[in-house]
Amino acid sequence: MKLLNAAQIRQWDAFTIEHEPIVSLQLMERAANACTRWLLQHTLADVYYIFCGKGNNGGDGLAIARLLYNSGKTAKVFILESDAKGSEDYISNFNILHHLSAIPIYQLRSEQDLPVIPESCIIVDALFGTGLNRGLTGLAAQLVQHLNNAQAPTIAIDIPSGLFCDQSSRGQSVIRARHTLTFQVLKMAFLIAENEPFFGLVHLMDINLLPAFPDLVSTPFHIINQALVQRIYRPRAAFAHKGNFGHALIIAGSYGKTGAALLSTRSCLRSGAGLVSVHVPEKSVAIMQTGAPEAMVLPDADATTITRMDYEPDPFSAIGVGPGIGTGIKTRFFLRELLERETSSLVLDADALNIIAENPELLNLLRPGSILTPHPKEFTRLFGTQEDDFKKVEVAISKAMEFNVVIVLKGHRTLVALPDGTGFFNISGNAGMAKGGSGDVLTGMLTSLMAQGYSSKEAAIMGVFLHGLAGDFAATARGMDAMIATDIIEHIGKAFEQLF
Ligand SMILES: NC(=O)C1=CN([C@@H]2O[C@H](COP(=O)(O)OP(=O)(O)OC[C@H]3O[C@@H](n4cnc5c(N)ncnc54)[C@H](O)[C@@H]3O)[C@@H](O)[C@H]2O)[C@@H](O)CC1
Ligand SMILES: [K+]
Repeated sequence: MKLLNAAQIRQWDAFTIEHEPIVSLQLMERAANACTRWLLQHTLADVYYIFCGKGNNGGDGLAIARLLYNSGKTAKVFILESDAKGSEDYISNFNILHHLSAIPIYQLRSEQDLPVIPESCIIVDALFGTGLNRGLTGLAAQLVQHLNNAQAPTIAIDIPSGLFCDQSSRGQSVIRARHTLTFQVLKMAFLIAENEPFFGLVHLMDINLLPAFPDLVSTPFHIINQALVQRIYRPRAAFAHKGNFGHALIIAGSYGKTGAALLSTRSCLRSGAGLVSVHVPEKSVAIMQTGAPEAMVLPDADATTITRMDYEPDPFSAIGVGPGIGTGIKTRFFLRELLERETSSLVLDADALNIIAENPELLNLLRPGSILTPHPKEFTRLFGTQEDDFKKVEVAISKAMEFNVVIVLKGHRTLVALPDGTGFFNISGNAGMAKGGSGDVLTGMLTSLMAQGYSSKEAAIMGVFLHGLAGDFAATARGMDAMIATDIIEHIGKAFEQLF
């Protein structure tokens, strides 16, 4: 699914107005109706303090005030005054409301006008929407501060006021909402980690914008959803044999970190590969054979670390390397040797990335189509510190292009950055997965998918989605606090079932 920017969303509104056709005031009414329904269903308050700007976001707020009043609620409207005349639909809604004398309208012209806000009310933030074109200053910034200091919860309409859709809002005055009721589609701002304090829980309000529009525009950004992954997934043929599903090799573990090898191997086994081998330090062999009897074990010559490849890497259709291997000198030599050989598709994670970060010339040895799976700290070690998280997305994509690899930047909204300059955000998964071992599970899954012949792009998109979905099932079964990486593995099967 395409992730549209603010300008494209505005064009989509205009496209719908022209082709449905519908007058824009009616579209605003549709949007206000959807928000009012949500507010009535999900908030128990009787009193709503509605703060409006003079653009269409403010127009939404005025219409919501009227609809809440019509449903028997008390609505008080506060207008952030400015020299602006107000958008056409704002003015229309203002005139309707003006005639309804039962709804008080207060004009905010200076700090003295900022109202005392009762704890028991709901604040509706309709100051600025996707039309924000500069940071908030003066009275607007003071009002945002005032609302953020109030005890009452804030529900933002479309986007928290002061938050930019498509660029960083670092250092700006931004509403901190408990919930955001956003129209039709997710905005990029909701997928970026640094914005987490602002939007709370995001709820999509369907306002029936015409579905034909997104096909007409191009965008580098996409959202990974079930439909996309279903198109990638290839069901197993009934007459298939294990040779049809590749041979995956996991290279992982060191003394005290055999668990990482076990988690990657088990998740690899659970994700469809025909054969799975695992290269571990010699002392880990018994643990692996007991914990993952379906896998074949290749013992290292060294007792406690990965040091040597006493086998040909060629027969493996994909190799996942890194979980728990440490960054010792012998392991570093091993990794260089692996990268220098004509090896098949590689998934590089954890300490493999840390070794590359310490020896950046190794980046030039990466074969096209390899997958790198850094978490934010590993990403920083590899590619330096970025001034904000939007920049991080940009750098991930430019590095994917430069080195012709897929970069999976892990996080709550994992980004799959592709060498063709596009970026795919994953929206499955939950905070229960923020635990040691989750990344090892992903490495195993990606290696398994690559071994089965999925391209690195397909494997990355499908893998992060299934990983998150398995995590969501694990959270339902065990709870976010209690779930562990093994629970994710246990639910990989159920995640695959959603693709049939
Ligand atoms: N176009 C449509 O048909 C629809 C629009 N909708 C609403 O319209 C919103 C977008 O409306 P607009 O494009 O009018 O924009 P906004 O309502 O976000 O406000 C933009 C206005 O504020 C001014 N402004 C921007 N940044 C400012 C700043 N930092 N300080 C002071 N003034 C600033 C702009 O010059 C402009 O006058 C959406 O977020 C959504 O809430 C919805 O009603 C759905 C339908
Ligand atoms: K808003």
